[in-house]
Amino acid sequence: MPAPHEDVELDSMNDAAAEPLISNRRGFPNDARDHYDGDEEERRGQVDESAVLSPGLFIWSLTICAGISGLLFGYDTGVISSTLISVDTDLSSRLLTTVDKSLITSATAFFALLASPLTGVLADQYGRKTVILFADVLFVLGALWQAWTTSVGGMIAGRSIVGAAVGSASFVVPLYISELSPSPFRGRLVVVSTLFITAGQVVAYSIGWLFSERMHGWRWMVGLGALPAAIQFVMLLFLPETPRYLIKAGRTQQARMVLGRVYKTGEGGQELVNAVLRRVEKEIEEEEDAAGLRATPGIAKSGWRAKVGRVQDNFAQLVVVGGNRRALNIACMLQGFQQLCGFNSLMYFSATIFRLVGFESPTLTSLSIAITNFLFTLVAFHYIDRIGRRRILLWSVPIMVIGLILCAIAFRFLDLPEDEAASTTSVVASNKTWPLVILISMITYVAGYAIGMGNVPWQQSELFPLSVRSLGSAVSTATNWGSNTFIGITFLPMMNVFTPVGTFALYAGVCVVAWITIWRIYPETAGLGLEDVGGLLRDGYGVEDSLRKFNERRRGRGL
Ligand SMILES: O[C@H]1[C@H](O)[C@@H](O)[C@H](O)[C@@H](O)[C@H]1O
Repeated sequence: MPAPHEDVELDSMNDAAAEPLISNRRGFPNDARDHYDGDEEERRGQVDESAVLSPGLFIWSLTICAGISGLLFGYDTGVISSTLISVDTDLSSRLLTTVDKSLITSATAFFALLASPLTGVLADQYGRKTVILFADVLFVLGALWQAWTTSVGGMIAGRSIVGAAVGSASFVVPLYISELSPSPFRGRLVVVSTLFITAGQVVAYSIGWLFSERMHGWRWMVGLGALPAAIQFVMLLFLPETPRYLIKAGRTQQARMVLGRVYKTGEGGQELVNAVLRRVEKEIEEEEDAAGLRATPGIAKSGWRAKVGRVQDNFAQLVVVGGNRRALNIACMLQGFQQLCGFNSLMYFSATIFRLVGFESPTLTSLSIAITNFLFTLVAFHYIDRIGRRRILLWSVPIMVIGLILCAIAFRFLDLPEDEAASTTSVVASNKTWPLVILISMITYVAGYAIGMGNVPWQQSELFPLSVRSLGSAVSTATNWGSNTFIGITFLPMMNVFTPVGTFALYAGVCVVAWITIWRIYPETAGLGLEDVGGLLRDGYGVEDSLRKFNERRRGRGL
């Protein structure tokens, strides 16, 4: 065992007077090092967290509280379809035109796209929790604004504010959870945030269905989003920042306290705290060496020029450093495919499709899509850490392809009106079988999506090293929202130009390309410490290496 250095007494260290990270790294008390069982792992730069048997109450409370943002994300994106059909002449004293509807719908995704990279920078400067709090303020403001507005322009503005909130929350919440979780449970805890998103969509569809017949009921629908945001704001005031951010900002003593609460379950908690602290600090030191930087901690307190410089450095590091660039490629690829596979066209337009093929209650039928999405995300929750991110995707994407091809075939046999996509007239189906096949195939597709594509891309933050984690996650989140906007805008025209058969076949083709790309470049990261993923991507995509290590870890855990 290497000799410990006792030159820094951590317990008496105060945050403001924190030493440069390089010396903190060595400053662990003798006894902690003497008792740490994972010497071998540590020498190899890894931390063995297998003694942590469950996430513990502290982590669950943090995850659920942070997950409320997911609920708002799902609710605010899901509620719009029923809002649009119940607004009537309440806005600008006229019926909504098609342009109004498109602007109201796409404003959210577009502002989410703009907000995510900006708040990515903020999360590095001011902390992950600060960004969640900021998003809550926007959620409340946007919800109340929409509920009180009397004009179409006002509604677009309200949807834009909500979009900025959704964009910020969608990248920072998985990041927050991921930086707090012990590695054996990181995958499933991040899936909790997707569970909240899908639950939010179910609630939105149900509330939309309940309120849509009431006079001005839509004002309640959009206004209700303020409540969970206000509750989350208050709860979050009592919750901590992530230890990784705290270490990076030079607040090591606070980080130690948070880690102490994270690892107090299981044996050897204190030893693990020390090991994780050392590992994070070592990572920061290595990254700064590699980038030719030696920044002192406490970045949040330096002047604005230094901050701008730091942001520029981060962007450069993200693109120039090979491992970071590969992480960015994988994260953007997954986020892009999550949207380009066409799922949200069902989320936004399933009622239109079901009406087109002749279902009597299209809104109720589309609720089945949202419920399937939620239920199968539970499957992901159960399996993601056991069978791994890569394998769950490689198994579930073919289910999506089967669903989409079946759907295309069923449309082939339906007798739709000439201008089917634009038309609001429903088909009087001579035969009830094909609409039912469409429903079943869509449910199959959504089930496959929810098990893999719907949640794995949100594991993105684990791909990036700490120095570019926030920025990298934010850029890939922007890819998600960019592709989301694209799908929202192109779906109906595609139904017109390519027919439903061509549209669903095209989405199937996108899924096939996604499968091949995942198979080629996505390594298995399940169970790896956050600080160890970088090693995998340093000289290539590390797929084979990652699979070998994953199988070793599984055997070690008796899975
Ligand atoms: O992970 C979520 C989830 O799958 C939602 O159901 C979907 O609407 C979102 O676009 C996606 O990001």
